[in-house]
Amino acid sequence: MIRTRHLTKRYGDTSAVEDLSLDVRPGRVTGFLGPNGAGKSTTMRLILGLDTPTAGSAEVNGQSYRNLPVPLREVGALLDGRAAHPGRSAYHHLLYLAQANGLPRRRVDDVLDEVGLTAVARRRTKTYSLGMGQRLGIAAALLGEPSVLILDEPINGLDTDGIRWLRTLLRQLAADGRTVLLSSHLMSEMELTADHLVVIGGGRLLADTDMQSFLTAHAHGYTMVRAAEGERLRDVLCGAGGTVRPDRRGAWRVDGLDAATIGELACAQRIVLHELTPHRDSLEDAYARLTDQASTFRARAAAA
Ligand SMILES: Nc1ncnc2c1ncn2[C@@H]1O[C@H](COP(=O)(O)OP(=O)(O)OP(=O)(O)O)[C@@H](O)[C@H]1O
Repeated sequence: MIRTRHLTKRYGDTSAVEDLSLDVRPGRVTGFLGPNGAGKSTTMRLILGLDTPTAGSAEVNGQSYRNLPVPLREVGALLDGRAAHPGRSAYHHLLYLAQANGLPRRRVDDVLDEVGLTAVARRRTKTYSLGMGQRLGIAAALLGEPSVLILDEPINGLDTDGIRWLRTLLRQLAADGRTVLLSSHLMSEMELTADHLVVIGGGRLLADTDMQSFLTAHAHGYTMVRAAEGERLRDVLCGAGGTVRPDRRGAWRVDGLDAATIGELACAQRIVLHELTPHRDSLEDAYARLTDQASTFRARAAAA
């Protein structure tokens, strides 16, 4: 469990994190979203005791990070995939971490195996690709079998297999009852991985809600429809109050009328439908709508 209360960090005139109060709970993957510069990395660094808050507090399992007796056993973190010494092998990097934290040597082999780096474990990390570096960072985070994981952009550089592997791993870690806080700009992946979302903008909390509620609140529904008599159908739907726009494939995108109503209107006018598909905006669309609203609000507030 991660808890922040009124967490605030200012760098001179820049407010990186402002009055942020969060409970990041175990048993689920919490996606941490926000535009560039929103304050995600700063929040993670404050939780990990790598920076000191200007005000407020951050705790992991009821204690500030700096008071945890063996931090790696409580919190595993990936903040920078290039954190390992370039001249050291992955094996020795992990062995050093294990010994410094009183962890058994076998954990090094276990995590290397888990992240798929066993075959290249003796190579110097400077020869690693970005994706291999990310896998090593994830191995280091898992080393102490912590109950809390904090991962800043872990998907960067992973190939398709790597992305699927990480998604499965994170969902499994959450199912085991761990707390997983994950930041990413890849919305499609976040939609598949996270159960819960925390969205920040300008250092402030914009949303803290489960994925389904977030989508219900911010994702719009619409219907794609195609008919033999496309123009006539468009006129009927517009007449019934729908907003109808053509899409690239020659279908109509209809907002304001649901699929059942469209089907009934077409039937009443004896128009044959070739397609009638309800859609919902993606997380990316919903997130864009929320952050647009927030920046418009901020711009208006600044102008007032
Ligand atoms: N050490 C620092 N000194 C001065 N300003 C900083 C420092 N670290 C962060 N900032 C500023 O704080 C704000 C928040 O930055 P942060 O890196 O936390 O955002 P982020 O949400 O992680 O962004 P991104 O998605 O680009 O990684 C930015 O305006 C950034 O320039």
